Amino acid sequence: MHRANTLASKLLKTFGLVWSAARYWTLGWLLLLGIQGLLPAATVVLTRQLVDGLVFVVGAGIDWNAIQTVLLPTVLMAVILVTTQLLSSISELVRTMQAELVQDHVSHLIHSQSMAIDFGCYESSDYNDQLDRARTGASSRSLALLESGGSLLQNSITLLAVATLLVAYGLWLPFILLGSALPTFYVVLRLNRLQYQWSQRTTTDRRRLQYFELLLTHATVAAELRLFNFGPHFRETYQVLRRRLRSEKFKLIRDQGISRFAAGLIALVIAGVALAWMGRQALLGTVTLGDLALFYQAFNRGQAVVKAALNNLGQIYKNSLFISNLFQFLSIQPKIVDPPQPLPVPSSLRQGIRFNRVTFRYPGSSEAVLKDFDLTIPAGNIVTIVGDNGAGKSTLLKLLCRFYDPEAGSIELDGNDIRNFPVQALRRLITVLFQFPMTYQLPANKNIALGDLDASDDHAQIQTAAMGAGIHDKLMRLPQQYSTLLGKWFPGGTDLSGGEWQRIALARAFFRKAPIIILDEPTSAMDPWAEADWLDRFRTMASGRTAIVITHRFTLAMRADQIHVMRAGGIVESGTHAELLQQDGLYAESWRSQMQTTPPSSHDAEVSTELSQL
Ligand SMILES: Nc1ncnc2c1ncn2[C@@H]1O[C@H](COP(=O)(O)OP(=O)(O)OP(=O)(O)O)[C@@H](O)[C@H]1O
Repeated sequence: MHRANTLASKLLKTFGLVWSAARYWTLGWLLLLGIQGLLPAATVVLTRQLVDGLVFVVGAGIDWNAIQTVLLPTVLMAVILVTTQLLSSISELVRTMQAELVQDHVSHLIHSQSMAIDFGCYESSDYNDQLDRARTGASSRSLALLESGGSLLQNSITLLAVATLLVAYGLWLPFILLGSALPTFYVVLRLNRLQYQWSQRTTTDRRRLQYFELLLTHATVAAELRLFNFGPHFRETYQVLRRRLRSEKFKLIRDQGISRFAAGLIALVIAGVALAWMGRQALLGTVTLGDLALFYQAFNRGQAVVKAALNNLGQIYKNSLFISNLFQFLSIQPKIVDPPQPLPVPSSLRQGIRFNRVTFRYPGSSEAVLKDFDLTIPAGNIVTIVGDNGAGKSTLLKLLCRFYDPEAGSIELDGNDIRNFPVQALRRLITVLFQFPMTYQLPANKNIALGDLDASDDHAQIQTAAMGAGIHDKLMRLPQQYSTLLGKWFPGGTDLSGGEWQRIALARAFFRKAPIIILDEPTSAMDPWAEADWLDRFRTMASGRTAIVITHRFTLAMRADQIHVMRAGGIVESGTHAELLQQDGLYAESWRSQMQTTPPSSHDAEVSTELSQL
């Protein structure tokens, strides 16, 4: 009962989904179903009239009056056959349009949900499984579910009409008809369930396959794949996994085939017995030859229809199981949401940013990355955060952007907890150059304008941002200058070097006029000369804004208003370059060790030295 309820609610939800995607096409589809359901029964009735008419004509000799009795059923039969053909073509058109609209609607829902859910979701394997299941044939499943429902309706109409015709020869006949299909029904339900369970069980494996496929075919892996020659290793791993999945699928399909055959055999025997009984009636003269033809057609068709209807039920069952994946995915609720009474975000910072006793651990991690973490960044300052790998530097920016919320403590802007601001408005206050920025296969100007799509027509500002990032001259030398398509994925694209791509990303960050600017390793892909040149420009770009620069490079760190040295999730030293040298702590020690290996007069060498020794 519970199962039937959930099935009914899923059907209803799916119908709602299809209805909102393609209302008029769905109406047309329902209408066609009704007509197509009645036509087969009409054919059966006409067959009897035709056969009886023909018997009469043969008995009466070729006479116009006798011929007239078969003329009408013949014409009607022809009309029905042509109509059946016509409706089937129209149905095809309607179904295609419905499918296209549903696909776009479901994609829209999945895309919107992917944007809305928490950033942290992407780090959970469960979530990735869910996304994969939702995406896999979500639109085709919802339509298939509805189509099976429609077919079931159509087949039920036919079945009802056929059963009515059969009752005339024996009340028990429709029951025999239904009974003969019961084994098939059982088999279909069971097998569909097994198939669904197998599919759920193997989602992660199938995602693994996609991953190996990506490693073997994607441009970003091509260089390492060739140099380290790990291609054959992944190809083999892929094949081993495929072999396992293939053999599991083979067993599933084989069992399915055997069970279907057995069920079909039972149905055949029952049909044989029923026909033999009717043949006997014809021999005894209790029924006419036309009756025998009707019976044969009705029983045959009836059996096919029952089988089809039960198949429809099986499909409904299976697709409803799969479609629940889509609904499950769509029902994920983000935890990082706007507060009930949001505060207006400040247009500029007056006091600054404060991390107040922040404790944070990544979802699924037992170890806290930050514990009672305190840090104040005064408004209008440029601060650098230096520290060894894994110290927690990038985590700070993710918390500030509310990709995650801390477990304890708060992050404040001008004294207000950032959780009091609307999420999008808060993010609008921040511009970030991420540690591993994206390379968008789009024209250069669009690549930069993505930082603030509302201002994407402001070419002067795009140029200013590009100049600030030191990529303007390069872009002017490209074939179509700022309109040149970047990347090689699409025809006519031009590729850039790693450092140049990084500058494009920097320009994107600069283009967004936000009061807080965060740069995570802005110069990691830059040559030392470029870095020295860039530093001076950055001061101008950042003027009036609050800037946080995360870096391993001394030369970048030393020029900040404040330097914070981070280790194991805490700030261990803070001050200006001169103050930190005077404190004679970790920073000074690293600095001195650098001085020993690099003569202070050698600017280039000094610039390229990294702080990773800390
Ligand atoms: N998504 C994540 N899930 C679980 N742990 C994470 C995640 N991201 C980072 N960590 C852990 O958090 C710690 C801090 O990471 P974070 O990226 O903030 O370091 P970082 O100081 O920026 O390092 P680097 O200088 O190498 O960029 C690391 O120990 C890392 O293992």
